[in-house]
Amino acid sequence: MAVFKPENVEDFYEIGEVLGSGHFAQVRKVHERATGTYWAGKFLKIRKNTCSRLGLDRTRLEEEVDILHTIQHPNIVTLKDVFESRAEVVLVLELVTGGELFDFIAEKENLLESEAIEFMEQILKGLGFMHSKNIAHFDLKPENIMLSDRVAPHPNIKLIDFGLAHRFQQGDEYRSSSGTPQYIAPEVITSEPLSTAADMWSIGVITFILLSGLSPFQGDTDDETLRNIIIMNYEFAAQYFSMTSSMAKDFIQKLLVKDPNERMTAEECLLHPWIKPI
Ligand SMILES: Cc1ccc2c(c1)c1c3c(c(C)cc1n2CCCN)C(=O)NC3=O
Repeated sequence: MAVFKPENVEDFYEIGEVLGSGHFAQVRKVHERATGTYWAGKFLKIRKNTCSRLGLDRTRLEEEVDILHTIQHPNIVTLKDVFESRAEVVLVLELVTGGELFDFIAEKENLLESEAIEFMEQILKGLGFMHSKNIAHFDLKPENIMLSDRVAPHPNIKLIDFGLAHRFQQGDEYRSSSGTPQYIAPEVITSEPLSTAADMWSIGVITFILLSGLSPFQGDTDDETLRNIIIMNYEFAAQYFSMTSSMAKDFIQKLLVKDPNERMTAEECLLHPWIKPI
């Protein structure tokens, strides 16, 4: 069992404003007393015992910490410290101040393909690094793609939130039904064994939205969305894609492939002509 720092996090960090919150987790800005540096504190409620349904499973959290310790990359948020007291664990993470990628895009009239490519290339570099270590994110969505500095001419992308991530061991078979309907791959819905290819499906969905503002499979209900994914019900509606290059559509089509083994990998994406023109 991993041991996290038993000290009280408030002895080292002043706890600030809430940045975001979920079921059993809250993210707050924290101020490091010794250096004056700001970080993001992810406060997680841990189950007191295996019978309890309240809080997160500690094993799940240990996997998130192990994964974050393993992946140090310019496009992935870094983990600085982990504290534990009573039924709470606090991850001290790199603070990413540029907001979510999609908020950045929403504020622009429209995104040039060249700008979309620049963002996609950084996302793929971070993802390719993770996948090279047999780690899948399993919750790739616009909310988990953030910018380190939105005013920079070329903002730096940071992948965040590894709460559903998994490191594959040799011969490991892993199934999960978690994730956000709009972005999950068909094999997640049909409970087949998963791989890093499930992340590549999500990249296809994110690219589709980046270029059109539309979510390819979204229905009026989650059930309808899941049905659209299973039957591959999506199209490049002329009204939204008339200005989109055929290379960009080809890139998306090579990711929204039902068979995970036939989907482009992150490395293959980085060599695709849309990303790396010949
Ligand atoms: C300035 C700001 C605002 C909201 C933030 C964050 C930073 C943030 C951060 C992280 C996570 C997991 C969630 C976060 N959230 C919650 C929303 C993320 N989509 C994180 O790991 N570093 C952050 O800065």
